[in-house]
Amino acid sequence: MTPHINAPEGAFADTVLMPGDPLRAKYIAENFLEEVIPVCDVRNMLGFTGTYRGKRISVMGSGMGVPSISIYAKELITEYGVKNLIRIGSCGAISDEVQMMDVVLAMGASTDSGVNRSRFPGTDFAMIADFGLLSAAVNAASKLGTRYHVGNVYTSDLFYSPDESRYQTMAKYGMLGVEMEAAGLYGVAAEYGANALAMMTVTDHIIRGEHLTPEERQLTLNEMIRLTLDAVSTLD
Ligand SMILES: O=P(O)(O)O[C@H]1O[C@H](CO)[C@@H](O)[C@H]1O
Ligand SMILES: O=c1cc[nH]c(=O)[nH]1
Repeated sequence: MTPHINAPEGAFADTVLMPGDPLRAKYIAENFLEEVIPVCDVRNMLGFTGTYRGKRISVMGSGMGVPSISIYAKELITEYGVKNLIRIGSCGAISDEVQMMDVVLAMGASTDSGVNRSRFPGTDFAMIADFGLLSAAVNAASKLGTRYHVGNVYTSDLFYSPDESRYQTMAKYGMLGVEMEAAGLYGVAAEYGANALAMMTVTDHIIRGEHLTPEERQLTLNEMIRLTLDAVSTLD
């Protein structure tokens, strides 16, 4: 047990999917996994372990923002021996090439979060995905015919940015979208020796001012969940 996770030793599988919303974790467990066991409910940050195509897999909410996901990811790795952490979230697109409902695979994550500077004073550490998880996700997306993009994302501490002009600069530098956890997850995985990947479905287009309807959100979320589970089922 940890201050934030009330699960016994061995309760989590080697791979944990981490949506921001704990209710999304419950939705995934109830609709996509078999033999499900609830494993965590501290602060209602729900976690479950089940199986997909016979493979043991866990899902647990990360909460919103770098500090929240950093706590859960660190404890999952160091206290429960989790090896692969896969964020499945939503993002706002900034690239003109990215369309609503596309999936963005974060090969790298730039950030304004202070966690980088806390770890590496005076140095900009490149936050990157694990190549094995990334290529498994790309293969699964190709097989399913999902529209996807691989590249750099921006992890912001602020959902409501006081300076929207920065999105134009990010787009110029080829950033695909903005979200709030990927760089935090990659930093923790690098520090504690685990593999991480963040993938986000595009629910908003920040530059174009577009937003998904609730039905479209559900549809695209289901597609990303299936993609992720298919990818995980191919891992050793
Ligand atoms: O849909 P999730 O995974 O929560 O991700 C995005 O949505 C939240 C903001 O609404 C932030 O957590 C952001 O990263
Ligand atoms: O962080 C986020 C997530 C979804 N949509 C946004 O615009 N920003």
